[in-house]
Amino acid sequence: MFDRRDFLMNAGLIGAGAMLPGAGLAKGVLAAEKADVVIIGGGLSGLNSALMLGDLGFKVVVLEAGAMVGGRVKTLDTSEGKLDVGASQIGRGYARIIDACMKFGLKLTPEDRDLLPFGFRYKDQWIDLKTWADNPLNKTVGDERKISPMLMGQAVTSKWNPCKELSDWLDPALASQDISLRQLMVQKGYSPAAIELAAYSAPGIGMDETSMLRMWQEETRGAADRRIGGREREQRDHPFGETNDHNAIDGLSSINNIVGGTQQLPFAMAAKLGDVVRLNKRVGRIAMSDKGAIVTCIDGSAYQARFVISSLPFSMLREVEITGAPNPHARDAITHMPYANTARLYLSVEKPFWKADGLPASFSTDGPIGMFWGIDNHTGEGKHRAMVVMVGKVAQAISQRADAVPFVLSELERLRPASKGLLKVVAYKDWMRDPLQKGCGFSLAPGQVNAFGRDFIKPWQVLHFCGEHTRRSDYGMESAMESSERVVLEVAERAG
Ligand SMILES: Cc1cc2nc3c(=O)[nH]c(=O)nc-3n(C[C@H](O)[C@H](O)[C@H](O)COP(=O)(O)OP(=O)(O)OC[C@H]3O[C@@H](n4cnc5c(N)ncnc54)[C@H](O)[C@@H]3O)c2cc1C
Repeated sequence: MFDRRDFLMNAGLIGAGAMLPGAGLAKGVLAAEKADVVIIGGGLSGLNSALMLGDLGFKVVVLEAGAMVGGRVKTLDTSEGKLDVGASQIGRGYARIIDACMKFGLKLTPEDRDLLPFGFRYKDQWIDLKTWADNPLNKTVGDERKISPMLMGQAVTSKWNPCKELSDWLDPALASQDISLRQLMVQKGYSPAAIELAAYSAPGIGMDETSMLRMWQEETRGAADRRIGGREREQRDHPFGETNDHNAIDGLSSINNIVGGTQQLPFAMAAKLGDVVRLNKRVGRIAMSDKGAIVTCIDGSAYQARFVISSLPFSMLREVEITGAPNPHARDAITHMPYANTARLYLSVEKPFWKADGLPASFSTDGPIGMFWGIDNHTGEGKHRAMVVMVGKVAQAISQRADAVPFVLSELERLRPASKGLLKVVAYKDWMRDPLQKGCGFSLAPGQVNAFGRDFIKPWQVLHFCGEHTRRSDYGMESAMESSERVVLEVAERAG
């Protein structure tokens, strides 16, 4: 149990205050609200940390910059009902999230997002995937010819994954594999044509931008979820997005959603925490000494605490001024950790236009809109849902366009003239353009696992880190929860 007797750490605070520039801060120091631990960020990892620390008897304050909690768990009200534009899929292996849903009385339901068959648009032609091996556009060699052109990057990533256990990606024995997909393919002797194709389905940011170790972490965890669900490796016929296996094991299908939207979960967590969660509190500065810290928001409010936990993605933490003992290692990670993007256009399809043009409903392209997912409405006819899913380089490029939505719609019409007039925009979300996220998920560039990937989660003076980017073995929402368990142990042990 945490002992608060020696907690007022005034000497530390005066020290910290003295380090800070500007006359405004002195006022902030005097007015600072006191807590044992200040938690920055009200996404799943911040809220879960607060709940656990509260249970241990710590006085906590959660500072969330947005007008509501949830972060990358975001449910919109749309003309078509509730829509999750952030996390939604909950696998059978999501022990922590499932447990939290049970605790807060939230119901799970099998995901209803089965994808219709895929085609591939390549070099401005529709490719018949069944005859790809004999297609003159197929310049790959030997066995490569049989690999689906829209799955090359994923197929290579999966084939060479050396990780058996979930945390193997951090094992120094694999240090030589902290390389890009392109480097791996060159090493393994793939043809230039196969390397070119892999660019369209490279997991992560792109085939030069993301370390294989980072990609294999995600892949190994995905395989574990499939094992827990008793499923063999899926024989994929489409890129990205799992096929839901609706067979219930212990009441769960392989992919589940929270009834009413995923954001019900952070809402329930915040309701349990009560008024320690402060909204519209964007942190601008963390001033540390060895004994404590003062956290200042851009509205001038200040909070003093023995410990600070940052759950901010590093894309956001790098905008926060941090003063204290120099820590070049942490600074390097905060400054240079790359963030991937995803942008999605959610559509309703008034009539299944694929019946008119005879092409597969869904498709992947080598062009600027990435993937179009036609979603089965299970009745065969009538109104369907659809999504344009942009990831990696495609998503990075779309973020640069002010006219993203009209551009994507016009590109869809160009590729599928039969869709003209039949697509209605329900929502659009570009995570790189979200001012409180600036990306959808962390990445590690080739060489960065070796440079800082193994150690950057260690505390910097009294500043501790959680959040999905500090995962060791899990992924998605589970990694946010995993990270909060670790950080709470760190703080509790240190507090004595
Ligand atoms: C499009 C998309 C789809 C996804 N799909 C899935 C899925 O199906 N299944 C799955 O398991 N996972 C999925 N994920 C991943 C999952 O959403 C994340 O791993 C998880 O929600 C991250 O939680 P977090 O607490 O680490 O970070 P966040 O949710 O990012 O929380 C950080 C919080 O910090 C706040 N903040 C930022 N700057 C400041 C500041 N200066 N001061 C104070 N607060 C600040 C933000 O507003 C945010 O609330 C998806 C993510 C995205 C983007």
